[in-house]
Amino acid sequence: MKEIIALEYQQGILHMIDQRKLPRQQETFLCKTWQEVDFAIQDMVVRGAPAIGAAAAYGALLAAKEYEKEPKPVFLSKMEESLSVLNESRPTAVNLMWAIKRMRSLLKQYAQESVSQLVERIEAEADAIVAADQAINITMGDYGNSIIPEKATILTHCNTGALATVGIGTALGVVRQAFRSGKDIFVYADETRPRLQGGRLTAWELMQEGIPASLIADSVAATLIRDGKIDVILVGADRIATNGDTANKIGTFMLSVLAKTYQVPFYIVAPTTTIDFDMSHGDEIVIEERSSEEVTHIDGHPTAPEGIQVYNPAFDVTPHQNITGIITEKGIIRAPFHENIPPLKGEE
Ligand SMILES: CSC[C@@H](O)[C@@H](O)C(=O)COP(=O)(O)O
Repeated sequence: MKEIIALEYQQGILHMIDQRKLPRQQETFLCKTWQEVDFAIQDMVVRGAPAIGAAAAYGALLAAKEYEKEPKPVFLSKMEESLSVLNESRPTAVNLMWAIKRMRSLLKQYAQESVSQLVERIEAEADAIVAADQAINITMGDYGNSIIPEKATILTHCNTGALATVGIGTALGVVRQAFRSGKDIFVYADETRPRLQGGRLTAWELMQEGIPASLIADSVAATLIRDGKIDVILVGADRIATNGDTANKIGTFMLSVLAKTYQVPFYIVAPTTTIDFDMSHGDEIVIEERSSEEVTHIDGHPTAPEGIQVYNPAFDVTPHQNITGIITEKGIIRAPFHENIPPLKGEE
């Protein structure tokens, strides 16, 4: 089976699967400048926390290449300018800020080197971020597979697969590893209004891999959970506070409440790069609000009366009390999260 590759850097161009067009069209979006990467992140050509981080890293590389011929002080100030803009392209997924921080520290650490050496280091760093994410996805997938029963029915939300990362995925990576290890699993994928990442992207990935699955409207999940049809719920994360509170796609919190009420195991699957070690509580997480058109229109067609007010938060925060465990590349972290998460710092 051909693996899905969300983004790939080749000779000065960042190639991305255009996720706005899937599943109807499989098109590649080309970024030749860091401004195009900034646009691609904002417009969700590329999305999913780890994929956004990797895209931003290559955005930094495209900036470095653009300003390579400038004298070093100009190069450094242009770099800082572009890193600051990229850093703001989406506010919630911490992998973005993490990747930018890595680039900033590299420029600081090797400040005495020539511009061309710095450009080489930035390229190596971006490639390293991708290689690490691929390896981390496999490790997380294997840890996660250890809690998946034979013949499990799994519920998932949004898209956390190859499209959301640069590897096999986080929550969907666990699904993949369970399926690839021969388990007879079944997946229910929430369609995930308003952007339909579940309906458009997760359903597509599941079909590409041949994993038995049903797509459901988000509001079906409650009935399935109450009726004992779900063995485990697996979701991703955009930012995890050190007490375990987790920001993820809007609707995740609602699932966690149902999981707690009906005692269904509820796991977050995320690399340690999604943990914000500077944030002790989920209340501090900035939740992105996106345009009203995402709610009033589907594929450009209006589905609501013109002029209606809209509230469209892209994420919500699941309190740590509702989380059974956080599956990371360092193992499965369980409560008390405020004690078990901070020691992971520095190992990521
Ligand atoms: C591995 S993906 C984890 C999260 O980034 C994912 O669950 C999610 O919420 C994606 O949101 P999106 O708005 O599509 O970028």
